Amino acid sequence: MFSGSKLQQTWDIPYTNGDAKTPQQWAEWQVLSPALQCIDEGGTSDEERQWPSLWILSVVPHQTQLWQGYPRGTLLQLTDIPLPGMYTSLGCDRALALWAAGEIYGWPMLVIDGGTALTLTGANASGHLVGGAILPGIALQLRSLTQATPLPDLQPTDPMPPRWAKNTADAMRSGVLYTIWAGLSDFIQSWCQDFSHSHIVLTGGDHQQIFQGLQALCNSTASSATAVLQIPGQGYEPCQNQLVCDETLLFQGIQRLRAKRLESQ
Ligand SMILES: Nc1ncnc2c1ncn2[C@@H]1O[C@H](COP(=O)(O)OP(=O)(O)O)[C@@H](O)[C@H]1O
Ligand SMILES: CC(C)(COP(=O)(O)O)[C@@H](O)C(=O)NCCC(=O)O
Repeated sequence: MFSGSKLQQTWDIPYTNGDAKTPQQWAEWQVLSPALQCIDEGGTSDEERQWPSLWILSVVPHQTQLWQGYPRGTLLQLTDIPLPGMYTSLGCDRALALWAAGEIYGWPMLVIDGGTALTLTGANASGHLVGGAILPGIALQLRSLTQATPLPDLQPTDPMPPRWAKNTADAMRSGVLYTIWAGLSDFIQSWCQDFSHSHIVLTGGDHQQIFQGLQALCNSTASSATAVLQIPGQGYEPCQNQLVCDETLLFQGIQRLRAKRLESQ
């Protein structure tokens, strides 16, 4: 939720299966979004009410369809994002996070988004998309074990399991987390070889867990991963100097696109 251009608050909404019907009234929209529950825009009827404007960015088709029915909604699409070199099926969340990160922190830029899917998306010094990678996110990897084997459903817990675990839950977490951290270290090393002055921004629901893991790899002097996270050609800078966590990237991106759109009207 923004007040003017200032981001006030963000919420996560529960995952839905696409069964929700497009609401007809304000009270029904409020049920769908905690952001709208906080707002009383005056007026007693839907006709008198000043509906807050809503800027929509979605990669989930049934959510896009649902929120397009909101009376003061503006749908943002891939073509609205001024990131050169995009391919047509690129996720608009990846494009916007990368563009926003580059605009805020500078180019070259690599964004690692730890969400349902874990994505890496990079652009060069001219802000031109270089490319990226997509893999299942942390929760999705753990869930796939539960769904495809007799392994248990895990409860949220300490993010740093022992690597050599002696119980099933920690063994599952260890396998998923240490493999993700090692894989990301490898991607980061490769990126830094090509773009040695690049910033790297972590975002998405799992950004803290990813950050902690990468930091632990860096700090562990016994780990061969220490070297891979250092910046080639720049001596032995610790990797965390280059890593920034920013959980509001997408919202800042939406705000910037909105400002551009309003300027051009
Ligand atoms: N209440 C929650 N519901 C779902 N995921 C959560 C929750 N709290 C933390 N997470 C973590 O956030 C990740 C999802 O990140 P998020 O950025 O919300 O995903 P996306 O926007 O890609 O759906 C999951 O991998 C999970 O580990
Ligand atoms: C990979 C994604 C599903 C990520 O989604 P998320 O984890 O944010 O839910 C999304 O960026 C997407 O639909 N991408 C399209 C394919 C591509 O980017 O190449």
